[in-house]
Amino acid sequence: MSELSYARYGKDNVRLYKVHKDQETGVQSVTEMTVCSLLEGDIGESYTAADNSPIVATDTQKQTVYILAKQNPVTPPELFASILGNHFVSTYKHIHAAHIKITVHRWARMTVEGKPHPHSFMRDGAETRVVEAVAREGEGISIRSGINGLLVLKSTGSAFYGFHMDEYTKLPETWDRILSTEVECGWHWKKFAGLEDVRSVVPEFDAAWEAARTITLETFAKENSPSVQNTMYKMCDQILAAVPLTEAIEYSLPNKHYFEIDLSWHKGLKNTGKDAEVFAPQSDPNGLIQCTVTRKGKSAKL
Ligand SMILES: O=c1[nH]c(=O)c2[nH]c(=O)[nH]c2[nH]1
Repeated sequence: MSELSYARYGKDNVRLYKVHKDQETGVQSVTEMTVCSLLEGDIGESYTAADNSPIVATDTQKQTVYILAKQNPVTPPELFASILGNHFVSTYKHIHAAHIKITVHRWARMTVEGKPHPHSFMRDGAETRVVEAVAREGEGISIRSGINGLLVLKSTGSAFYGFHMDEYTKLPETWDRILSTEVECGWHWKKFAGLEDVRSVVPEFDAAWEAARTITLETFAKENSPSVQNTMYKMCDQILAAVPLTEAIEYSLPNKHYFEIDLSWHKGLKNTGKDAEVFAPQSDPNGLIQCTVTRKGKSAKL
């Protein structure tokens, strides 16, 4: 009558902190991350026939995260996610795929009395670095890296005009507006043949993250933006050029609106157009603009 058509299970929200203590200098470095591990394979009977024998317990998956974090580097997160995924598919014959998601939280080294402090850090923003790796038996490792939660705003240098107009259009054209968004950016790497293939390009992962972050911030700041759509496309184009091992770049950008407030009712106060200084930030609704950009000739069409 019924049949199991999809099954995947594991541990989510495994929080992990690792410290590296440089014995010579006394300088310590820290990494804090949240891991999600989900396994697929010949596990159907555990759902349909109450046979728990194929279940690698979610607690076992959590312990594995801790043990492999002790035995291996946890940075870059692309490598650690691949180590975890590879472990699950190579250790258990009946597990054929492992989906590992890692969210890295920021701990920026404090500057104290003008010098980098050896063991004190601060959370300098809600921005996270994210990695999703899928290790599939016999098929290698796919990795998507990204940046989430990077909140940015520019107070000018953004316009939006020339858009389609009809009897439903109320929005006026503007040549000078506030632009604010919370960046969600991702980049898909070429498929890796296996863990050794991932290891062979380890320096590329931090370099790609640096490049994507710098391109995002500098394009946002420097460009006179004609629209969110065009600005994000230019970001994608530059990341593809800067990181040759990527195959696709994607952005998801909310357009966080700031509305002018007409205060002319109060003694003729001028606060619109070129006189606008006090605005009302809107929590909702927001625009939401998304795209994926691939190398020419290799695209999944819109
Ligand atoms: O950059 C923008 N893109 C849009 O699609 C859009 N729509 C809208 O109302 N404002 C904006 N701004």
